[in-house]
Amino acid sequence: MGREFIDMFDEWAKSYDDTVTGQDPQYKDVFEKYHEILQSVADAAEGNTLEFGVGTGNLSEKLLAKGLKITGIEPSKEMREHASRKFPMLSITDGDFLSFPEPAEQVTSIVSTWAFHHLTDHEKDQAIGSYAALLPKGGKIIFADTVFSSEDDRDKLIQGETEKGYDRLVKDLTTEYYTTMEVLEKIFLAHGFYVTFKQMNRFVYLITAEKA
Ligand SMILES: C[S@@+](CC[C@H](N)C(=O)[O-])C[C@H]1O[C@@H](n2cnc3c(N)ncnc32)[C@H](O)[C@@H]1O
Repeated sequence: MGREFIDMFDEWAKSYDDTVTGQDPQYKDVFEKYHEILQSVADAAEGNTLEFGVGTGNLSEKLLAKGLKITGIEPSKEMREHASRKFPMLSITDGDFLSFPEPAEQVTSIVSTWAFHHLTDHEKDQAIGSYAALLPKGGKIIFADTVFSSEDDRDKLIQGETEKGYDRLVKDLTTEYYTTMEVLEKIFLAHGFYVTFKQMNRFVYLITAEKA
């Protein structure tokens, strides 16, 4: 479920770390302050941490540096192999936001960066519902991802990128399941979380949700 973009990530794995350091002009603003954003997510995580969409392992590295115990979940074989080569101490399992092995120990934080938009809004709701069942009271979900502040903001942003001729970015923004803050807020509230949003760059928000 939500795995329809995996072939693209298998192909992207080799050059992904070049993209996040701003070497693809179309994606430069999406990944602006990449390491600072990963660090904000790592700073907010506590205890046993479940990470979805590990990619090449850049967030995992910061979680490991903090001494957290991490279980990494990543559906792309190429991404898993790439991350394991970079960080052999990482444990990364095949799975996705909706389908993953039951954690052996109580999880207190669930984290993910630049990945939750691969789920439709209905799937996002299902995923947050399942995390509510996994986390204890006070447990946290900390995501960083592209979110639109409103439908109007979405239209203006896509229009602006279209005018720049950023065809690959526009295709991405219009075919993957980027959503609005209002939709995410409703989902988190419905599953018993308090949620806050902090804008980190022109595209990405830090989303911090705590189970009430
Ligand atoms: C843009 S990369 C982000 C990688 C990393 N988290 C980072 O911040 O650099 C998106 C990652 O999400 C993974 N992904 C795609 N669909 C997913 C799903 N349904 N569940 C979990 N991860 C998914 C991709 O394979 C890819 O590794």
